[in-house]
Amino acid sequence: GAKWTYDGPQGQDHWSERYPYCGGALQSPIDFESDLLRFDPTLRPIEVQNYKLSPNEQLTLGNNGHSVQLSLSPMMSISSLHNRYTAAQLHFHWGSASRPAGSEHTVNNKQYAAELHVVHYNSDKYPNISTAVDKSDGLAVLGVLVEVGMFNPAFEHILKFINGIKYRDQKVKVPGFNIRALLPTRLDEYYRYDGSLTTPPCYPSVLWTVFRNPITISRKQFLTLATALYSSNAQDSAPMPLNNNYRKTQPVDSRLILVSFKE
Ligand SMILES: NS(=O)(=O)c1c(F)c(F)c(S(=O)(=O)CCO)c(N[C@H]2CCc3ccccc32)c1F
Ligand SMILES: [Zn+2]
Repeated sequence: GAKWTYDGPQGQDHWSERYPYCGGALQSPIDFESDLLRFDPTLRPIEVQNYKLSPNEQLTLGNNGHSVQLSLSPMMSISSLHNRYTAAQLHFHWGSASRPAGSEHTVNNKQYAAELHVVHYNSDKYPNISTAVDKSDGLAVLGVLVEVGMFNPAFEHILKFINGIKYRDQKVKVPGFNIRALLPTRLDEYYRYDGSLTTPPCYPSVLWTVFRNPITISRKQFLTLATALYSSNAQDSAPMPLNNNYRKTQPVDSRLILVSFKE
């Protein structure tokens, strides 16, 4: 993608100079501060379809210079929202080896080690994600907070290939696996609000669902994610480590943060 970074002269404090929406309303991520939460009894459990991919499916795992992203099957979707949202890709945000705090959303200002985003687009209304990405009802992203703890076997389906995509624009084909295993057990407890892409162009086009319960990965798995990748390409003389790829929390303003759980 275009030249923007998380720190330095092209860093997040300068995004709005080139990408006006980044300085606009409805920005993500945000802090889920207890006093701002409102229980909404109409929020139904999230239902996903076809997340259990066959190992015969080939997915593309890539380093796009901002994150590690995995292309997803167009058979995958969220079926419990007003429109059907079809999966496009998943990617991660993380901290660094010395500071395992890199989630984008925070809970009462607690930042988790990392965060997984599964990006979907409104396939009832738009033919593909590129046409949906700048529409107010265009995207739905599932967010999963990640903390360091028990080893996570599902995460290995991605981590075991990570040394093949160390540098920007490198891609490898990986076998499909059960993407549902990357989500927490309970899909009925989540935060819900209207927000944006957390990277430029920061379009306010995302219906955010962030699950209440984190998943865990082991310290070794976290260190692999936090130390394996570079945002620079292979031939660059000065390799730039890819870490701390999270946007700071943004003003909530007058937005409602809904929760599907009572306490
Ligand atoms: N945190 S987030 O969920 O807001 C989010 C990202 F953080 C992120 F890095 C990306 S990206 O495509 O890897 C790089 C910049 O778009 C996307 N990519 C999305 C947005 C634009 C687009 C177009 C085609 C496929 C995926 C995406 C994204 F939605
Ligand atoms: Zn993201």
